[in-house]
Amino acid sequence: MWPANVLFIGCGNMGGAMLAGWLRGGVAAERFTVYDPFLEAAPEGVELLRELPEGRVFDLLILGVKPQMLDGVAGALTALAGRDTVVLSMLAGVEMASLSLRFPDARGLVRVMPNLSAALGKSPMGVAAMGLDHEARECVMAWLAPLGAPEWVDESLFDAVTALAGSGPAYVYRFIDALAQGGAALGLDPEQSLRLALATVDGAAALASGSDVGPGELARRVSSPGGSTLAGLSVLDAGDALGALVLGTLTAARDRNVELGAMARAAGK
Ligand SMILES: NC(=O)C1=CN([C@@H]2O[C@H](COP(=O)(O)OP(=O)(O)OC[C@H]3O[C@@H](n4cnc5c(N)ncnc54)[C@H](OP(=O)(O)O)[C@@H]3O)[C@@H](O)[C@H]2O)C=CC1
Ligand SMILES: O=C(O)[C@@H]1CCC=N1
Repeated sequence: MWPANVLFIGCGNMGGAMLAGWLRGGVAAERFTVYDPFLEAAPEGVELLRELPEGRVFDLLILGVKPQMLDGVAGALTALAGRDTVVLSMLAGVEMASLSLRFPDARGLVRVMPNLSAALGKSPMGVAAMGLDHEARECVMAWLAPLGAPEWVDESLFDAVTALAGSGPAYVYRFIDALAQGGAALGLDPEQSLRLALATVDGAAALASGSDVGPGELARRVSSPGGSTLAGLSVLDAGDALGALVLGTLTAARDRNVELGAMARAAGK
């Protein structure tokens, strides 16, 4: 079954979440090797290396370092990114053209944009690939499936997908905090307020995910005519301030991804 063996280059927050997701999904720990000079420990059964392995061939090489670190590791990976090895990158902004300059001999390239929910098998994932035939692309999708919901995305939209789905959890966490702090300001015990906020977001997201109507209709169903939810929504919706704030947030994140991509492009020349 492809990939028989997988080498992570860097396994911090995001790489660690993906590794946890595969282990949780039943992939054997023995299939994974992590190269990370700084990581304290790897999950049980996963091989942790402080030096890059020599004379070994991996089916899949996963780049899990920061985009700015790409050229700190790429040179040393030439021998590992050979014709039997697919290179998969989670690096925000960095285009496959930039990866292909660094890894010209690789069997193929995959770009994936997940988020931390991969650890629970609940990550959305944008996926793009280069140099892989139909069968190999199907294998990539099957390999990513235990982490959540992979879907093909045109690479030109990757920076937007990253802003929404990669960074998105951070924005949701801010909203949870705001709900909890709002509840506390109205007199609730802060811990109880956070509990209520978390359960509210958890239940609302689950309901919306499984619903055959959109979030707008669900919000309408919460809002009894002449009731309190409408009173709250009249504040939240005023002047589309929330919509503008979220659009500004996603735009800033998208633009930073564009900058990171340009930096990698320039450094590769
Ligand atoms: N965090 C997220 O939610 C998401 C992140 N991403 C992408 O994932 C990538 C990693 O981000 P994130 O997990 O947040 O970052 P982290 O800093 O948590 O992870 C990077 C890991 O690589 C290690 N590392 C540093 N230098 C090297 C090296 N030379 N060789 C091998 N390993 C090294 C780091 O060690 P140390 O910490 O000691 O420096 C760390 O463990 C980024 O490219 C980011 O764009 C994509 C989607 C979501
Ligand atoms: O903050 C970042 O740059 C990465 C990309 C998406 C989420 N985290």
